[in-house]
Amino acid sequence: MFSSACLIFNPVAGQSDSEQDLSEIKRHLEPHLNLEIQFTTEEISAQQLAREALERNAECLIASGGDGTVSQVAGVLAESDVPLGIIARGTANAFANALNIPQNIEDACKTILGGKRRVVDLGKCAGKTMTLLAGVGVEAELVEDADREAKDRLGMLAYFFSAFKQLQKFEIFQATLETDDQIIEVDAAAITVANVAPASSILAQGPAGIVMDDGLFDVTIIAPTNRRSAVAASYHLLQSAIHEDGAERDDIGYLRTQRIKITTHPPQKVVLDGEIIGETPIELECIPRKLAVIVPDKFSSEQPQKLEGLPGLKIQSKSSESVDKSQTEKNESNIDVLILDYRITD
Ligand SMILES: Nc1ncnc2c1ncn2[C@@H]1O[C@H](COP(=O)(O)OP(=O)(O)OP(=O)(O)O)[C@@H](O)[C@H]1O
Repeated sequence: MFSSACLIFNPVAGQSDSEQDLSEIKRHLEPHLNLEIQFTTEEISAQQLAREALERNAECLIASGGDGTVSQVAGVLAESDVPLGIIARGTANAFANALNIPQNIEDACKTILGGKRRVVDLGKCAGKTMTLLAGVGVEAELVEDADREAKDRLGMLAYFFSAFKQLQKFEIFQATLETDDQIIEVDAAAITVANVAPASSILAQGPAGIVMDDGLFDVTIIAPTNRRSAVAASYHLLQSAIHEDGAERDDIGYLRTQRIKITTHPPQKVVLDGEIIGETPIELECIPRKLAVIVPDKFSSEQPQKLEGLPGLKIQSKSSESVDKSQTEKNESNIDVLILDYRITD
């Protein structure tokens, strides 16, 4: 465990009140940690602040902002053993979501204080570090469309509206995917190379259950033939993500690889961790187990479950007697038993 940490705070991330967020963070962390606070500005990036903190021998860096801030700090930490804590305050918070890091400040702070580490892979692309995913085609259009003003106004909905708009104009391009052992030519509308991706990154869900510490990217190719099949493919991917089954449609393909080069005709925009970085061709390499992230104690593939409040609820644990929900209403201590049972049956 560490006794000090450097908080790298983006005051303009997301839609919440940043002053209030910061005072809440301080309230939860300062009694336990010697906390140094650094603010990003338009000129001073999270990356620069992270480098300087490492030079001062910081024990832990806490990134607080959107995926952009987290990604920049992660890129710097990849060269060290210093762990990354995350207090997500952006719109999508995809990295935190994928790692089950709580979205509310109090629980995110508790997670950091818990200090449990999980080592994950990172990607390299055009000299940049990739924490989440790279998208060619629709994914890139999505990010460009969900601009700052729309994100401020609509939050997460900005991405959905943008996705809907983009699906209306799916454009097919010719793509060549070169891995260590294959050259694949295909007509596609979207190609996503994922290192880490939550279920909400729909276009990355071809293989479903993206593995973040196997040293391999999960690549999804979507090649719908018309608008209707584009919508059906997206829905199928959402189902794949929920059920953690690989996609089973002819217009969706997927593979795993450590290295990939993607060339397209015509050239397509490329988005890396939420930022447009240029056009194809791109080359990506997965660097195994490069970053230590502080995750919740219970990080696992456990499925989230919420049953409390359902009428007539009865839960039978396979390892103990059944618990009748009606009893729990009379005796609050039974709620602990109920919750314990969830864990046992999982
Ligand atoms: N003080 C600041 N003033 C203006 N821009 C800033 C400031 N600090 C950081 N930025 C910019 O914020 C961007 C990173 O934002 P980040 O991804 O953390 O949050 P977000 O955009 O709200 O999140 P999301 O992408 O989930 O919506 C970078 O482009 C960075 O230049």
